[in-house]
Amino acid sequence: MMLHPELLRAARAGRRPLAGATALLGAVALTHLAQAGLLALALARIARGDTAGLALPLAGVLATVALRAGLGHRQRVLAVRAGATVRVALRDALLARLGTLGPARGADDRAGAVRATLVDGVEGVDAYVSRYLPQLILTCALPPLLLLAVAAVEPYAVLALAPALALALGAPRWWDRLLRRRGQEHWESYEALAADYLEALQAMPALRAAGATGRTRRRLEERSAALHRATVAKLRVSLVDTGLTDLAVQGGTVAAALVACASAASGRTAATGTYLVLLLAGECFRPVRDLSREWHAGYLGVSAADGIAALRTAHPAVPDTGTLPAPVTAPELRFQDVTFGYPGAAGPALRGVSFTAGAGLTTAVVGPSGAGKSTLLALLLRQWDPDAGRVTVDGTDTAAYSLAALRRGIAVVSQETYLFHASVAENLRLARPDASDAELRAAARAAGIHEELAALPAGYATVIGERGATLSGGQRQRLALARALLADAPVLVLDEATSAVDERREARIGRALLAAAKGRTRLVVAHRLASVRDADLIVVLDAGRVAATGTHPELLARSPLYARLVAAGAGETAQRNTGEPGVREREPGERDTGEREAEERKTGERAAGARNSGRRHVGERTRDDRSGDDRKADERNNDDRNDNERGAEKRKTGERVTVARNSGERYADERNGGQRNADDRNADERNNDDRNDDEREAA
Ligand SMILES: Nc1ncnc2c1ncn2[C@@H]1O[C@H](COP(=O)(O)OP(=O)(O)OP(=O)(O)O)[C@@H](O)[C@H]1O
Repeated sequence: MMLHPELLRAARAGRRPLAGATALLGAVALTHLAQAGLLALALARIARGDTAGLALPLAGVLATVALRAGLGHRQRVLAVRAGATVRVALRDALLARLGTLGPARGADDRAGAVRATLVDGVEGVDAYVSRYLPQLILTCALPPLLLLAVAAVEPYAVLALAPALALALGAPRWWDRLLRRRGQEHWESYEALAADYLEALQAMPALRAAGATGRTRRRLEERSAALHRATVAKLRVSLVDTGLTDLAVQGGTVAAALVACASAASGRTAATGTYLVLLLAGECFRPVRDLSREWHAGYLGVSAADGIAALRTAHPAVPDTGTLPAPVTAPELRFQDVTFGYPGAAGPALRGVSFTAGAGLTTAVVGPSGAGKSTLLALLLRQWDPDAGRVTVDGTDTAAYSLAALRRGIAVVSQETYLFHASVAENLRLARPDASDAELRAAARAAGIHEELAALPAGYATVIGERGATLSGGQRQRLALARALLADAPVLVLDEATSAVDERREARIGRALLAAAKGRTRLVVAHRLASVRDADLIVVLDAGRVAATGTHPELLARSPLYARLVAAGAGETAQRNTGEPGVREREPGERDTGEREAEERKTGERAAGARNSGRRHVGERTRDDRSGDDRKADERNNDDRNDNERGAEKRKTGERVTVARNSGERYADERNGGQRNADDRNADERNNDDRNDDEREAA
């Protein structure tokens, strides 16, 4: 008899059907009693040789059997309804809570374990509520009443039945704590296995590439073995429990039968009384036996209850006490002396950051890896609250808006996009369910992906696989961009949103985005500085502090860090264009874009950041002294190249561009002295496509 407050709380959602199911279970038990009474009557008449009087009790027995079948069916229907109601309400509550938790909780929990709680754990609660609870109520209520009935016929029989009942119901309580602990261990083991399996499935391409599938298989086998051991340990306690209950039930029934026989032999009870005692003794233990059976169904719910309670009561990283609705027009975003450190981190990720992103303007945040760019965005979205300082939207603290409203007003595209195993159109309509087909196409065009989507086998109705598996990294990002544009939020946040898109396409998308997101406040975090040089304001972050703010020309003139970042970006571009793996040595006298621009401005600083005394540039650095940042950039470049190559191959196999090469291409040819590599030619073909698209759109 295990009662867990979390499970009783969950049961409240289905209390009506649950009350009905419990009442009907009682009615079913009454039919058993009626049947026992009628059988006792029939047996007594047989003993008396009164066969003529048998018809009525036997007809009554048949009627109660039929009635029981009907009541039993109705009881199961109601119990299933109660279970389903509880299940749906609980999953809803847990999902809603997960939605408010943010990354604070996500860092501790593994997706597979949360999935196990949400799916299997909640199924266990269903079984506990719909089967175990009604049976538990009946078991507590019926046997005492039956003991009274037996006492009225043969008081001595109660002396045999009562201790056996007490043993059957009370003895397992000695094991409750152990049972609960074993159940908990089993559940944790199950969660760990579920989490490992999900992770292994999601990471299968990486595991295959690293040749680590064998090692992972062995680790999963060890997990499975651990789960098996936990299951056996749980079963051992559970079987001792069931064995003791069975012993008490059998012993009590036999003892009651002996008392009934002795009482019949001594003439203390008539034949009907003796039969009645025998049959009622069996009925006394029926609920106990049934409870023992249902216990196994509900045990999973008890095991998962602690995990469910922890998830349901988990505190979000920020309180949702604001009431203001989402801003309707493009707001001004302001960071005022913001300082923030992640819990448990050695130092703050942001220190006294102040800047204003003007209403309806584009503000870019740039800086080396780990400078705090994503943290800024997390604070704007109130995934965390600053330790000091304020983040305001239109002059009002973000905490004054309800969390849902604030986040509804800010459309975000991050480097890690999430697409669902659904059609392109369904993925897009996630942002705005009522968007028309024309609106979907317009958003896709602005994100530079309409043509590719239209060319899919079923166009916008094509299912794109889990996480958009059938699309390239760049296509996934552009689809996510289209989705954010469709959301129509007054603030658009792009966190390296085009990092997997090739640069030529990125420039075109940048232009289209600017047009599509006109009138919204745009906050852009970008690694490639080429994509933010037109921003109205650029904020340079370094080690959590604002190192400089200004426009591109201003920063080139006075921020060595910015000039260095621009130079590094130009180095990457040069490397990509040569198609060389790794870092390219620069030709003597060759200057990168950052240097050229800085020199052209003749500020007198001679682009100190880009060209330091040792003239060591990104392009000159060796593989060993390149920072993680550079390596990350290289990886991204490789991705881009793959993206380019895939795109190029597609074109080669069928989509051969037949449009005559225009003067722009000839210029490109001349520029490269006719030494263009395959990548360049493909890129030119793409440009051609883009130009044709632009021309078509303009027309
Ligand atoms: N959840 C977290 N818990 C603890 N520290 C974190 C967490 N997320 C980020 N940090 C730390 O905060 C600092 C800023 O990280 P952030 O992700 O904001 O940098 P970033 O500028 O966006 O970097 P990148 O360009 O590489 O994405 C880093 O030192 C990082 O290690």
